[in-house]
Amino acid sequence: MTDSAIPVPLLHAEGIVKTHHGEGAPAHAVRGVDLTVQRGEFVAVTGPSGAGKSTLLHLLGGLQRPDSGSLRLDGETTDGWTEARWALERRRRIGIVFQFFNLVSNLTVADNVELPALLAGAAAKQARAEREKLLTELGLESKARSMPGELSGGEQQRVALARALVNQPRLLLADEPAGSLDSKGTREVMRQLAGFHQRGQTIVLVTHDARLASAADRVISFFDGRIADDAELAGTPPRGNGLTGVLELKD
Ligand SMILES: Nc1ncnc2c1ncn2[C@@H]1O[C@H](COP(=O)(O)OP(=O)(O)OP(=O)(O)O)[C@@H](O)[C@H]1O
Repeated sequence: MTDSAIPVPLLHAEGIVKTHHGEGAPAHAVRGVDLTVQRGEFVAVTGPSGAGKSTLLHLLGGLQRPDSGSLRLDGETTDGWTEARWALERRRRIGIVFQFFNLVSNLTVADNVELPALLAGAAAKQARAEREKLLTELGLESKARSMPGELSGGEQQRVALARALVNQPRLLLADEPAGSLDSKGTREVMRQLAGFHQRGQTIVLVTHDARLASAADRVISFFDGRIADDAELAGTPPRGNGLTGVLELKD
């Protein structure tokens, strides 16, 4: 195989380190991580509380900066990117969903989803079309005029997912997206993540829940700031159909 045939990874982290300096002793959250994510992968990062999973995800999305190490996105180094550059790239290339949805409470569902498209410079018509497509895919078309506070947790997280995907980012980062949901909401959101992955979306999911991690096709076990294990899920059908554990969750 020639060099030109080797695919450029979507994400490539080398030796990234992050220590938090808060009130007490420094927290060595990420202690030197090498990680490559190819286009189309669904990677779950799992591990106990405090292992450094969220910090790792924040580093991958530029919400925090590594103290050392390097991170390439689509083959391009992010070293030296300013806040403004990261904000721009998060609008264009990286969608993020968080545990607590972070929707704008005084905007309708439709406006929440359209906003990042308009901020990225899309024409109003195009933003509306993309919003309608996503809300329909996510089973939320009847909620377009609702306010976030009128929706269930699972519905709010699906709106957050639509918002994260409205600019068709190459990478979707999800930080405990089911962490505040009941089992029905968890099932809905995980089913949607698996569906987007089947349609080619690259996803990095952080979860402390091994059952949810089994929806991915690669599971990274994170422990004490380091990758303890990195495994393709044996026997998992391709493209993240491994939802058995999630779908068995009781209400
Ligand atoms: N902003 C911060 N300031 C100081 N310490 C922090 C900060 N963020 C995280 N930490 C510490 O860094 C370590 C890793 O935290 P992190 O949130 O990345 O872990 P996690 O695996 O995501 O945990 P959880 O599953 O509980 O969310 C912990 O010791 C945490 O207390």
